[in-house]
Amino acid sequence: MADLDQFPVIPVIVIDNANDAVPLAEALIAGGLNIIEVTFRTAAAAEAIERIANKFPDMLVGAGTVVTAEQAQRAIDAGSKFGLAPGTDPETIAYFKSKNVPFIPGVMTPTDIQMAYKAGCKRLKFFPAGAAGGTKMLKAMCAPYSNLGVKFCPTGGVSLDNMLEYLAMPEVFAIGGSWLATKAQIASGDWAGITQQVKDALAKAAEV
Ligand SMILES: O=C[C@H](O)COP(=O)(O)O
Ligand SMILES: CC(=O)C(=O)O
Repeated sequence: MADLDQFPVIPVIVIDNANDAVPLAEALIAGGLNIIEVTFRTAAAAEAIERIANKFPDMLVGAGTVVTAEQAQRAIDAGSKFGLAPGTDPETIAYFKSKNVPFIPGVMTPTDIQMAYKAGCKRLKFFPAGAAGGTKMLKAMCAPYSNLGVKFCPTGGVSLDNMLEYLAMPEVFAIGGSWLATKAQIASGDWAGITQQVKDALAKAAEV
């Protein structure tokens, strides 16, 4: 089974049609990524997660944009092996904890970091990374917490062009991005294009 420290890149997916879930997962795996974040922003999300979990039991399928305990329950029931959110909500964190499923809450301020850490999370999403000030902001913000062992996944405005700046930081365990498989590519079935983007991102990540 894959684990969260294994992949430097997490594709953030918005999927409208659950029928696209399996070919999409196939395209990511073909590029070398056995991980996917399916955001709970569409009605198709839970079914997409279920289909991927059933077809590719070794793939690390996670649920993104999980903002309530009720969504957390649906995400886990569908087979999510981890969860993420743009922000920090203690009830959502507590639900994931009660099921022993890793959860990565989003943070953008020192207060968010302390709240998430207090709730038991050490892997945090830095969101929206670019708009919040990029690596300059992240370096300044995480400096006081170096003894806590918190690690970050910057997401929001991360691209092939700037991902290395983030991955070069020892506090960054991965970056997330929607450019790896865009909504338009998924809708048009551009699986080869997605596979190529994944290959390009993994080749770039290997430069760190
Ligand atoms: O909604 C934002 C996603 O988390 C990823 O951000 P992005 O589209 O800038 O890669
Ligand atoms: C912001 C993000 O990536 C999420 O919705 O989980």
